[in-house]
Amino acid sequence: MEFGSGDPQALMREFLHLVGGCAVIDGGLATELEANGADLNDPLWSAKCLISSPHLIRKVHLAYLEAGAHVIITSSYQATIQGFKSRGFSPEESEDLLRRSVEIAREARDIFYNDCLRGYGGHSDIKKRTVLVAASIGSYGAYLADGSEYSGHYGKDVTIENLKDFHRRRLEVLAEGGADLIAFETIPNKLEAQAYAELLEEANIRIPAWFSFNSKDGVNVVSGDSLTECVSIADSCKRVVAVGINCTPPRFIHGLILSIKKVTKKPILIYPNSGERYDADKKEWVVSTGVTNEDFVSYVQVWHEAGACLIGGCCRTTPKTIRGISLALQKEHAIPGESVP
Ligand SMILES: C[S+](C)CC[C@H](N)C(=O)O
Ligand SMILES: N[C@@H](CCS)C(=O)O
Ligand SMILES: [Zn+2]
Repeated sequence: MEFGSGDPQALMREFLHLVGGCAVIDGGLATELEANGADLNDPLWSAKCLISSPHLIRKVHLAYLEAGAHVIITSSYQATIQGFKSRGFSPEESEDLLRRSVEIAREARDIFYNDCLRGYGGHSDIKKRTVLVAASIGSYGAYLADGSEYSGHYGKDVTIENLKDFHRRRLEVLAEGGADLIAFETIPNKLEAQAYAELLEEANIRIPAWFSFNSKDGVNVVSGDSLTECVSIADSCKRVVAVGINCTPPRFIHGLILSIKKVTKKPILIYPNSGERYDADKKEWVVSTGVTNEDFVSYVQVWHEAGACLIGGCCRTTPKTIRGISLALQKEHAIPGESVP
């Protein structure tokens, strides 16, 4: 489907219809790169792999497609022109790396489509599955590389204009690079949501976008700003086709969906993390603080019934999680007596 033209809201509705009502988003990219051997103890975090190991990025995208994802999110979360500059890359080279993040995801999609058509990997029964490539834009806090996307406190000196200047060129490059939509992810505060909304208008971005906030109390976004005020910003922005929550513990998701529903009729997306805690100094996850994969997947039906229609996973979720989500949603739609593959 041509997701980049026409009425963005109608296109999202058509996409959701095509996938049977609820789309599967992929799982954690950075943490799965680590599971595949990448060392992300670096200010660029996952964006380091764009320089050193693009083949791993393609491999992880492909694993999520094979697990059932309808949306794959690019490796540009912490890829910024400013971050690459501090590593000695020119503006042109940095923009090429951003474009490369979209190309790698598209390559994985092409490989997956070809495998489907040839019947490899047990995909012979599914026609070409509709897959969207969402270009990730992580927050200014992600670029700071100190876990600030979990505090949302940028200090009084950071203004909306600073944030718009910070994000403008990256947004333009990703939007023109062949992605189907922009995924503004892990948005920690209202100021950054406002900056994104203004940029989408002013920079005349032609592809749709989603806004995804994170929360650490199940009530507000991580900075303490009101979730409903943040969601209202997304609701008023005509290029925004879905709004929701990511990188937030599963136990908070149900309540957050109910709050979001009160202020928007746009499709609600959720892709929680595993519930584990991130140690930003060590750039490591504190293990054994999260939920099991089985528990995570057992929530899927509740989240869907509460109103989420794009569901996936964020940090520390894996292709196994996404396979579980995909199967749980297929079971919901199965006609009694029919078997689910
Ligand atoms: C969502 S957090 C785990 C991303 C990584 C963080 N920006 C850092 O660089 O430590
Ligand atoms: N899309 C990013 C989000 C980090 S919070 C990732 O999965 O690595
Ligand atoms: Zn995350």
